[in-house]
Amino acid sequence: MTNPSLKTRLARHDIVLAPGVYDALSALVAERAGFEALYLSGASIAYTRLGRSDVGLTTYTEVADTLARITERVSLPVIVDADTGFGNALNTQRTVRGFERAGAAMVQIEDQTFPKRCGHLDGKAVVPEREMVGKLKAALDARTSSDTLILARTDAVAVEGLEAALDRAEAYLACGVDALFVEALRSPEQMDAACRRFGDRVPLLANMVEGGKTPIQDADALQKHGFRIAIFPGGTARAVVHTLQGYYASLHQHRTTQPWRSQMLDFEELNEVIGTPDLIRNGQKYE
Ligand SMILES: C[C@](O)(C(=O)O)[C@H](CC(=O)O)C(=O)O
Repeated sequence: MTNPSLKTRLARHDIVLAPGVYDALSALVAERAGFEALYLSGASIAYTRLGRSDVGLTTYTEVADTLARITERVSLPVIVDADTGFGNALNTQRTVRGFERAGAAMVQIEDQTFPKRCGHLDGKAVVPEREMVGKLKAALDARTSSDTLILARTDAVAVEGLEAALDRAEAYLACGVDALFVEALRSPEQMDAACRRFGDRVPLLANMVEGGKTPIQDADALQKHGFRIAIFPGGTARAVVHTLQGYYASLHQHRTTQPWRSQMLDFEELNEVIGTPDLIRNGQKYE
């Protein structure tokens, strides 16, 4: 089965729901659940690979490597979190080129200062609008195909207020970016204001962080506001940690996995998920 490019898919106005992924296995499981696109979450790479918070510790190389492993294994379009571009306009160009080579369908660049922090943490700062416009122009010039979409994110709501953030988004749109992300909108009214201003002109992304600043709504409700992309980026890691807490506590207590068996896959079932039978058959062709 071939998937439409994200660009083609976004031309339809019904919302694209993209779960957070952070490695090839989570991407594979998400693909099998039936999603149309995936969101490679910088926060989730920090959580899972570093056991750390989303405060700008992850590097370009770590994200590019993770992306390449994901796109080797799944065919869904991947929206990739490039944080601040990992530096200035020239770093952003290297980031866009590298992520494009690694198979990104959309690259997200935000206007925070470096080191950035999760959009739902307090104490953020943003670079001047002019500097971000330069980065976005650099990103657009760096891509080799217009099918590699550039998503501009502003974190200015928390720093400069809603109106200033929407004005920034306007300036970013004027650069020719393909989609907008106004981070950490605080109420349904703010979500409506963003959608009223941009919803008819460009795909607008809604970011659902459980316990974060934006009220959580389901994808249908977000579509009614006027959003065209919904991401649930960190929910995956939070669900995995919850499962691991229960699993490890059970194994520690019972000294065997038996009481947990109904909540886990067995050897065969995991092999089926990761495609072991196909892989073995493929190998046999060359014996
Ligand atoms: C979208 C985001 O940039 C991410 O890294 O996934 C984060 C989400 C999170 O921290 O859960 C964000 O800054 O909103």
